[in-house]
Amino acid sequence: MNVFKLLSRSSKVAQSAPAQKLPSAGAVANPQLFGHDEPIAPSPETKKSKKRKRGKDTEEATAPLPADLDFFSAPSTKEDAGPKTQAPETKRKRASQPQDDAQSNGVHEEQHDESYDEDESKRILRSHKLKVTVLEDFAPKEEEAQPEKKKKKRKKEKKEKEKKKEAKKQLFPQPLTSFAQLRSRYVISRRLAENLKEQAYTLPTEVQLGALPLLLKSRKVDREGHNVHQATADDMSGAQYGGDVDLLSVAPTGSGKTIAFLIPIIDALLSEKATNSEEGPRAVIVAPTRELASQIVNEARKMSKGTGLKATLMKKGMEVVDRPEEEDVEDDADAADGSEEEHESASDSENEGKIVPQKEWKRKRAAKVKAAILVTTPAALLNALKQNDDVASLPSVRHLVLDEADVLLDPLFREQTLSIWNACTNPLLRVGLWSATMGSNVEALAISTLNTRWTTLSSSSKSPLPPRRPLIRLVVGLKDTAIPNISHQLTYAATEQGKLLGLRQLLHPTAAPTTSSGPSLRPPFLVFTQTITRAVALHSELLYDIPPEAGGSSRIAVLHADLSGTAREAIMTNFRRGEIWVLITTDLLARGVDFRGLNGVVNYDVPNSAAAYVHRVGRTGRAGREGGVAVTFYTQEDVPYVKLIANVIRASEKLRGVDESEMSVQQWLLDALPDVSKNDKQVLKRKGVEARRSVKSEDGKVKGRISTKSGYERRVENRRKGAKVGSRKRKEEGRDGEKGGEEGTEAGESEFEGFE
Ligand SMILES: Nc1ncnc2c1ncn2[C@@H]1O[C@H](COP(=O)(O)OP(=O)(O)OP(=O)(O)O)[C@@H](O)[C@H]1O
Repeated sequence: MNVFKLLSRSSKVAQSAPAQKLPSAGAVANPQLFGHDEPIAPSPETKKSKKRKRGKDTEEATAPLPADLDFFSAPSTKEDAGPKTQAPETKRKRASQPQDDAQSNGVHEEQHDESYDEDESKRILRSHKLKVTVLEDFAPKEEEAQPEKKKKKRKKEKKEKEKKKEAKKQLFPQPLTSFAQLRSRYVISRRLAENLKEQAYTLPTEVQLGALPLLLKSRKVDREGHNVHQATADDMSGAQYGGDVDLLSVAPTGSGKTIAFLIPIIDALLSEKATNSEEGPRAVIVAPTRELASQIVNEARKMSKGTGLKATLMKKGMEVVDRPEEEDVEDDADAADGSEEEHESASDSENEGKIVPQKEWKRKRAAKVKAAILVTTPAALLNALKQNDDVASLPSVRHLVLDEADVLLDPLFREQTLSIWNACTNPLLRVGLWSATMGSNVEALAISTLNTRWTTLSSSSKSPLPPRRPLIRLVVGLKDTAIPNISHQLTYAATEQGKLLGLRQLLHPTAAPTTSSGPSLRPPFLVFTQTITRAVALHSELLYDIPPEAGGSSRIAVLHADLSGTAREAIMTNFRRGEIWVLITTDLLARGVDFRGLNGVVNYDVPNSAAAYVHRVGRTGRAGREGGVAVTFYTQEDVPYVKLIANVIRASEKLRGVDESEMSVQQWLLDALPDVSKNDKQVLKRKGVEARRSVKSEDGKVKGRISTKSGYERRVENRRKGAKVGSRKRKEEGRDGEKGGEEGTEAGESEFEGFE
């Protein structure tokens, strides 16, 4: 390792190194992934409103705006000014810049107050690759027993019908092309709008552009007090639902889903005047890991600052329901209000999904959580809800969000997630399922859960239930595809040693691109392994690779679920601060976690599904940032599965418009790779690649080791050591050579054999 190269990232090396944009460098001007060359503002002919003319000569354009509409007019922080003053770097930015400026500065009131006609809405939604569908086929119909031929015909007819129905059920919501429309069209709380403004976001991302109009109710009224966006029952914009929908949203990683679900929740809670809830939380957001949950709490706190609303992270010892038999209750108001005080999380165990049995959980009872927004892992909330064998209900909850819904409804978390969902017994509950990947099984499970829940509620309710709300699906881009703004490298490393060598090469941040297939990877980056054992082993192996002059071992860290909550938090903080350059981890950090300045991701071990690849590599290239690199090493053992990943890479590059000849996965490679059977996919997803599972084989050796030495080298070394021990013993005991050899081998085998 060349220390000086490592230390001088900014000077000499930068001149000799090829120019490479880095996601860690600066703010992003346009967070959108699609439709950059399309004009966002409607053309005058297609606008509905009379006040649509833009230009200097219109009085309204020059008149100062009312304070509440002057949304982005005066950037108060340096960051605010950042993106606007940046030189346009790409064609994409150049194309969108004038608009960005106009919109972000809030120059034209009428531009923010757009209402688009159906054609224009369609055009904008299409250019941003948004598709909105009403999923109203709630109950899957049972197929009656019937002769095979008839059955086939019926199936075909049904499919065609469904296709037609699907086309009919598409919605074209009024796109939200500027955050200012949140005030002008939906009249969201002024404070919430200000908090959003402080984030200095220039434009809504695609998911925000599509989801917010579906989740917010248009409240813009004319002088007579009539809503200006009157909707008919079959309005194609979905305005007739008045924001009262259940939403299943599939949008790329890093596309800003968090604020897309937080804004409507906070706005609804504020308009319900539900800032403080004695009865229990009003909104519950479930996330699969503590890291993600705590990130969401931070976002929620930023968005609700100054509104009186509180958001808290569910921690061990907190109470969310009244308990019949009160054990040493301690009035810990801070904990209940969500202070930063340290508590150990119930989800800090080996497995995030583990439930701590009631008896073992020494309860330090606190007062009931008063925060209106509760963010939790499934286990943490369920532990607090469990009363003996029952799960207490949470009737106060009006909003339930499942972030990373596909993993929360996957077998590992499914039971816990559904228990929480069913515990939310309020008939007005609004559900949001969000993820970058969503299998059709998740959709079906969501629909059946909504149905069962409804049946149970109707049978137990004395008064008639309110009308059932529709389930709407929003898809941004191509479902289950990696974001198009990062570069992929799929590297054949042949063996485990090859991977280690490859990673060491990547650790030289200024090294010229090793292959023609893409740019080099610079710290900070994440390295993913298949298991905790391998993450720990890789960390030990690389610990001294960065010389003391460059910060030494403190620059590399490992983070996994076996560490305590405090240790995990400290590592996350240091990585975010840039003190740690290389973070080795497991799939614990694969989802949701937002590191804005992450330059890349290394899949040291191939991910165990295409979805896992999408999420892992999505830790870089957040909010449309360019320059992120995703390197995936594969060995002989991975060949049977690697097509899954190769397909995702090609789809992502196609989306980016990469030329066939420049694709990182060439067609010949794709053709040469074996197809992956359904069964193999399932096994891979559940257990990972067999050679790397942390299990002892029959001969007592541990598989899945990571070491610089090959198995052959280790064997030779062990034999040599064994021979020495044997010969010593022979000398001592005067025994014959053959027996000594055997003993020697045994002794050698018990020697250190590398990291497991
Ligand atoms: N309109 C916007 N403009 C610029 N940046 C934004 C915008 N909205 C959100 N962001 C930023 O984008 C980043 C990613 O947001 P977020 O974590 O919500 O993504 P996500 O879609 O939930 O990703 P994942 O699927 O990985 O969970 C965050 O740093 C957030 O602050």
